[in-house]
Amino acid sequence: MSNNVMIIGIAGGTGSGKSTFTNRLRDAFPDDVAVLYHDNYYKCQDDVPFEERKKVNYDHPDSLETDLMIQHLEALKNGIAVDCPVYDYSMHNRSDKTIHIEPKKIILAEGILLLEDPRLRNMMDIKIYVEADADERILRRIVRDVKERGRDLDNIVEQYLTTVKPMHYLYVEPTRALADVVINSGMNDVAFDVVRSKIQLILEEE
Ligand SMILES: Nc1ncnc2c1ncn2[C@@H]1O[C@H](COP(=O)(O)OP(=O)(O)O)[C@@H](O)[C@H]1O
Ligand SMILES: O=c1ccn([C@@H]2O[C@H](COP(=O)(O)O)[C@@H](O)[C@H]2O)c(=O)[nH]1
Repeated sequence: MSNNVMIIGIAGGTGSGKSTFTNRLRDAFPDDVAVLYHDNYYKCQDDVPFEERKKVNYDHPDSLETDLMIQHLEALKNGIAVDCPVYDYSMHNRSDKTIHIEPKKIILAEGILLLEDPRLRNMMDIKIYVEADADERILRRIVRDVKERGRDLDNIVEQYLTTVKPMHYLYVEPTRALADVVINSGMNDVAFDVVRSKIQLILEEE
């Protein structure tokens, strides 16, 4: 751990429960935790027409501006606040909003490809992989993407079969073996208590 800041990385397949787990931790320590979502660092595509943006492979590492996320994590580690981009899934593009994030002692970083880039992976003091069966993940994704991300069923199925599933096995699932801790579902109370206790200990070390 450097500069007394601990970065906890939370990876796992789409729909595994990463955000659920991350947000539970954030809510448990509202004053001491900052969160960076890798999804907010999908590349800005202002110059790409909407019909083309729909066809992009968003499960490939090249679709993300990981360099910017690394810069932001380094800034937070050094006590400097950042303005993080905000992604709009329904537009497949960055929105014009940003979120101001103040440095905190604990930084949670979350995303499907968080442990894939070695530079990002090596910044993590604790690497967590959230595990869930593929059938459960796709079912959750269907419900979520229809309700929250402005998507329709045909499009979700087409995207899952052409890019999401193959990229998962190529880039996401192999990072499971690189994690320090593999947890079974983002709603796992035992795993939550273990990580919450660890964070509590770190905060009490001050
Ligand atoms: N163990 C679970 N059982 C049932 N639903 C879940 C579970 N974990 C997550 N969900 C739901 O599935 C959806 C996707 O979860 P989310 O945490 O956003 O996954 P991820 O961030 O890994 O894509 C959300 O609507 C969430 O409430
Ligand atoms: O414009 C976009 C950007 C991303 N996606 C999909 O999002 C998931 C990652 O988010 P999770 O919350 O982990 O599910 C990824 O699988 C991309 O396919 C998108 O559909 N459109």
